[in-house]
Amino acid sequence: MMYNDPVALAREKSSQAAAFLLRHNLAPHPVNYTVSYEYSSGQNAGLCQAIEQRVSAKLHFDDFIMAEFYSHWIEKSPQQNEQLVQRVSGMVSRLSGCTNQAQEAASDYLELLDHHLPELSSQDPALKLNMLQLIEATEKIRLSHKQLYQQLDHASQQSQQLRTELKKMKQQRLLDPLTGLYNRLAMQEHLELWLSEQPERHIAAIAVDLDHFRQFNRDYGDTIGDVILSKVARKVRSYVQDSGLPVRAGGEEFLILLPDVDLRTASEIAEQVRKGVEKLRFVSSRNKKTLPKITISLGVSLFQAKENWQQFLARTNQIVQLAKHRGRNQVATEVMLQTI
Ligand SMILES: Nc1nc2c(ncn2[C@@H]2O[C@H](COP(=O)(O)OP(=O)(O)OP(=O)(O)O)[C@@H](O)[C@H]2O)c(=O)[nH]1
Repeated sequence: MMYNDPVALAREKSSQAAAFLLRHNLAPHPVNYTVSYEYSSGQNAGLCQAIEQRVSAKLHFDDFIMAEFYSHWIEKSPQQNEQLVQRVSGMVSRLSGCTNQAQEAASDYLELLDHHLPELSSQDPALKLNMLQLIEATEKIRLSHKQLYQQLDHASQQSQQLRTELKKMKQQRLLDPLTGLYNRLAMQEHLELWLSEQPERHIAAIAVDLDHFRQFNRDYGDTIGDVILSKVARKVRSYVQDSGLPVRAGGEEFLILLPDVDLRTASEIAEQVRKGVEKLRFVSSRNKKTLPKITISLGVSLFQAKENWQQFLARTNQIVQLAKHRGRNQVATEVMLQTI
């Protein structure tokens, strides 16, 4: 992503990007804006194709899909960044090694000169002068080696810092900023990893969807809605710990992926999550009034070898809808879907 557009062209693309955001009811924040500007530029073939496919399939655009487009088609991949940092640090340490050697060689040489100078100077005063000049020149070389070494040391510290920042960026890239849960990209990566390690592996998914959240937002506002979302997310995560992956799969939808867990165990965990959220009590920090109880509907399914992860998630969402139709605040499983 590198733009050197003249002002007139940049203005045109910018208004196209803004029109795209308006058409799809997207907030003009940096990620959405960058994706639509890049799309308007028409140079990122993969991104353009992905967006056009979505438009022609009449699929909805939201912040999540825009963030996915951004990380897939625009952001430099962390692997690429990592390779770059590794190459730079390798080069810095190789150069440091060479500089060390050169500095040692210059010192040895100076010592040798110091050692033999008395013998040589006693025989020939002209030679002594030449030798002194030689020593002076060698001292200068030694000093410049020392400076170079200091600079390389500094560069090596910087590349270490860069590596730490990259590690942090890599982690953030996989997290949802509001709730701290994993995002869809992390979910995709984990699923692919688990299945590549062991294609027959049991993977259970529990989809979680807040009930009547639109009404809650209407009554109490989006800011309080955000706080509630992150509290519910924290509760959901507390039932997963290290054994699974808690994900924010959409606006008010969470997903728990559990490797090596069967349907029955996953359903029991889902029921515990449901009860845990139901017991949460919320108090408005503004007027100290108790806010209404929040409930969730959950859908539990097992990954099937014949489906891809999108189909798996779509099926899991269908099961959540079943829980909604049955009256909300309950757990539905894939077995119930088969008996309809
Ligand atoms: N505050 C807040 N609200 C969000 C966020 N993401 C999605 N929402 C809201 O969640 C609501 C979801 O509404 P619906 O899909 O109609 O579902 P619902 O009202 O919960 O109804 P049921 O799912 O049928 O029980 C919408 O009003 C969204 O605006 C968010 O990040 N913060």
